[in-house]
Amino acid sequence: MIATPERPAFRPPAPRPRAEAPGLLAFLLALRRNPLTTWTERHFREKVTSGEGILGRVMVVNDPAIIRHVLVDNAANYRKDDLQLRVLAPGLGRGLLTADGEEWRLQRRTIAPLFTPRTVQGFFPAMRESAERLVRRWQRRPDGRIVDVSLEMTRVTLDVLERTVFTTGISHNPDALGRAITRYFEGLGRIDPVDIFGLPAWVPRIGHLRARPAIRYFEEMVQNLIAARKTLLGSGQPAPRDLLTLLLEASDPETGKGLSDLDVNANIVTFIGAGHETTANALSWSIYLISQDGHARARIEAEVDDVLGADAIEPVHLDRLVYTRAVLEEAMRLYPPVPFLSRAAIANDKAGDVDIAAGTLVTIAPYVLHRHETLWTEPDVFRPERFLPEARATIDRFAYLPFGAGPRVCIGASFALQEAMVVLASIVRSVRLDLAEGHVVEPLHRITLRPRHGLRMSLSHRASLAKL
Ligand code: HEM
Repeated sequence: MIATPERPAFRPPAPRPRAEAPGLLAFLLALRRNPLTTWTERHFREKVTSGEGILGRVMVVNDPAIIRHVLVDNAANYRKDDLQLRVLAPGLGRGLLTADGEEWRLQRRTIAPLFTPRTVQGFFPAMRESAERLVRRWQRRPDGRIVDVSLEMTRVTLDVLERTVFTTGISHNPDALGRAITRYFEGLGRIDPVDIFGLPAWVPRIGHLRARPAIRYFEEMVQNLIAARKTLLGSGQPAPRDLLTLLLEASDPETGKGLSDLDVNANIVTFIGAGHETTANALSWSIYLISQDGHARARIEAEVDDVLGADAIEPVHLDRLVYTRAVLEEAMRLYPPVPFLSRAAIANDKAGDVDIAAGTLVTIAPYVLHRHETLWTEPDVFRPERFLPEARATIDRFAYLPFGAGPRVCIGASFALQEAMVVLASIVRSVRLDLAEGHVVEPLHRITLRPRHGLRMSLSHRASLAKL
């Protein structure tokens, strides 16, 4: 589709790719400040770039066929690399996201039944309740009130987790918990030069020191919740059928063995870590993007009004909310919540005519892939229509990877999409959000991709706008 005067192309903010690769010091500084600023024009133009650096041999792959080879066809030859583990494991332990080899296979087999379409649909009422609670809270605010949408989305996704992972309540003070979780992952999620040089785990990382009180608060909370639930399950009294109970009762379909206490703990933390900020960011970026494009906003509002009317949202509505889904998918294209994936090659390999030597760090960056000149038309323009069913069918499966692909594809993808749809549709039906004057939006890569300064937006009630 060509941009028309009524529909000017909206190019949302993104750092301009560098003309040349930076030197070592500049690279390290940029990596610490915002890894998005390390990408060069070549990355967005060439399908494979490789080089030797402090991380050893690194290959950046933007060729869908090679990505498929690495993530699916020969996935057994690629393991999670050490840098990724050094950054993630201190926060997440050996949960599903960071475990590898046989340990991972066993966990994945045991945990997969927790995310079947039926179980996920069972969480629909909890997601709706969280969305409605947010909207009710906003309805009590006057028109023109400024809210930080980024913070509000983190809150709503935590609320969903509270209702689906623990049910009985994470904490009496959800804001304190929210802050502890944010500090926990923020402190641990910054790429520290110490990690890049591969120093051992006992060398203190600045971020980790800063996050220490939050780490302790959060770890104790999870341990207490698990202990309380085990006592309840042991007593024979009815226990909620939430993810915590399902994890404690889960058993490997092949061996019948359950998860150890350590595994349950690591996976609770993993679900919270992997599940809240990712979904919150997908929602924040969607809300921001429609606020900047009048056409998209009118279209999503019309769709939500038409499909939902005055009814409470139900699972049957989701298939009909095609534009709403397209907005979410386009937001995750431009601002993939997980902007960077990586693997280490175990043995020498060949993908097409590209040789991949053992030990190579193969990086697949959804942020770059999703804006690659050879794969997308006008890659930097916000255009949800790309994801309407007919056009979407033409997108290569391995050119669009918000949830990864292959055996290690996001286990929570359908959970996240269902949640994001319910929350976005509920918001759009009731309020309109506009960027607060003077607020600067800048994408920041900190494990997830989020707005650096939050997202201050002004709230209007659609009911009062209709009267104008
Ligand atoms: C919009 C929201 C989300 C996005 C964009 C997202 C993205 C991803 C991606 C890209 C991966 C693959 C990482 C890799 O290959 O190295 C992944 C893995 C994972 N995600 Fe998600 N995720 C989201 C929501 C969730 C939710 C809600 C949960 C859980 C409740 C979750 C749990 C996990 C877990 C446990 C893994 C590791 C799977 C494995 O290695 O077997 N994610 N996610």
